[in-house]
Amino acid sequence: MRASGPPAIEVTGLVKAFGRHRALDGLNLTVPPGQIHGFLGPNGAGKSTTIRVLLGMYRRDAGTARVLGLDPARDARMITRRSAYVPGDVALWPGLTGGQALDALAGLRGARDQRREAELIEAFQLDPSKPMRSYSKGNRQKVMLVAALAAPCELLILDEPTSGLDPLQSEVFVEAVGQAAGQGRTVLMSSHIMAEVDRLCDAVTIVKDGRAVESGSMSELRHLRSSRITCRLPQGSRVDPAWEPRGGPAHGASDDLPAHQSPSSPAPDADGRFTASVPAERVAGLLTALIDAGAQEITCAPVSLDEVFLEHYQAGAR
Ligand SMILES: Nc1ncnc2c1ncn2[C@@H]1O[C@H](COP(=O)(O)OP(=O)(O)OP(=O)(O)O)[C@@H](O)[C@H]1O
Repeated sequence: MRASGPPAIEVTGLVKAFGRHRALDGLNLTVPPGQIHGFLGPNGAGKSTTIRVLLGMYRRDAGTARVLGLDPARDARMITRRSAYVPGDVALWPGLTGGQALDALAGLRGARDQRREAELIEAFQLDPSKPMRSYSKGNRQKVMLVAALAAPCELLILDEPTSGLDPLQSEVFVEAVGQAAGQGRTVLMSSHIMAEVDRLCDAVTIVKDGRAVESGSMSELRHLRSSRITCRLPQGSRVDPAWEPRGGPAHGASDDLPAHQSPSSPAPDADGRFTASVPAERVAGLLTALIDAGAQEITCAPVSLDEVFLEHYQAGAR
């Protein structure tokens, strides 16, 4: 179920500088209500800084920011009550047990769903009787996740929430976030774990150098995925350039050739190995041309989502 209405988060032209360094340099981000939105980008791109501005922990230098219709610079306390935040590195009251930390977090919020908390404690196999100081990073993260996922609130802001979880617990996390979204909660989640993003998110924004370089739904992103074709071509064979209907050449081995040798289609290397990444609609044409050229050992597989993201990570801000 996806709710409609004004965006849960709307950020335009956000700027935040630390000294002379602009950690955020005109960032835009829109998260509609009820959406699970992946917030991605390389280390130091500005994801945590954005999240801290959204929660009123940092003051912005320029731009606009609205969270649940509120301005974090003025209404941080209200935003904190209506949302739940899980930081990447949890450092909570070392002297309290996990259970006492959950009591304290619920006390700060002023609202609690103890039945859901108990379900999540069991699902995450968390022992709430142990002191926080004795917990591993993953267990500290679980305390925050239990508190956030059980919280009766509209918005979850999760900053690399599974960086300390093992694969089994990551599964519990994926299921619990799916349930939270199913109840109409909005989720903004930064992550470096692409498989998790692929399974959970409805849309993503990719950040680089403090700016959004890509934003769109996962289905758009999947649609843009190309296929990688590899094969071995006999010596002296030539792939008929007519396979390529219009537009520029496919991205492939020829890109490494000097400009004067670069044909309109990718060329095999000295050993006859040929590799090209082509959009879905060009796959059939290229395969036909390769077979006609006597290609052997042909493989064709979709480019993984990791590679799609990597391409964006490496691309400059547009
Ligand atoms: N309190 C601070 N003081 C000075 N510089 C900071 C501070 N917080 C963040 N930065 C800088 O701002 C930039 C963005 O950092 P940020 O933590 O937002 O990146 P990130 O995208 O969350 O990275 P990661 O994926 O590694 O968590 C980095 O260059 C970082 O060094």
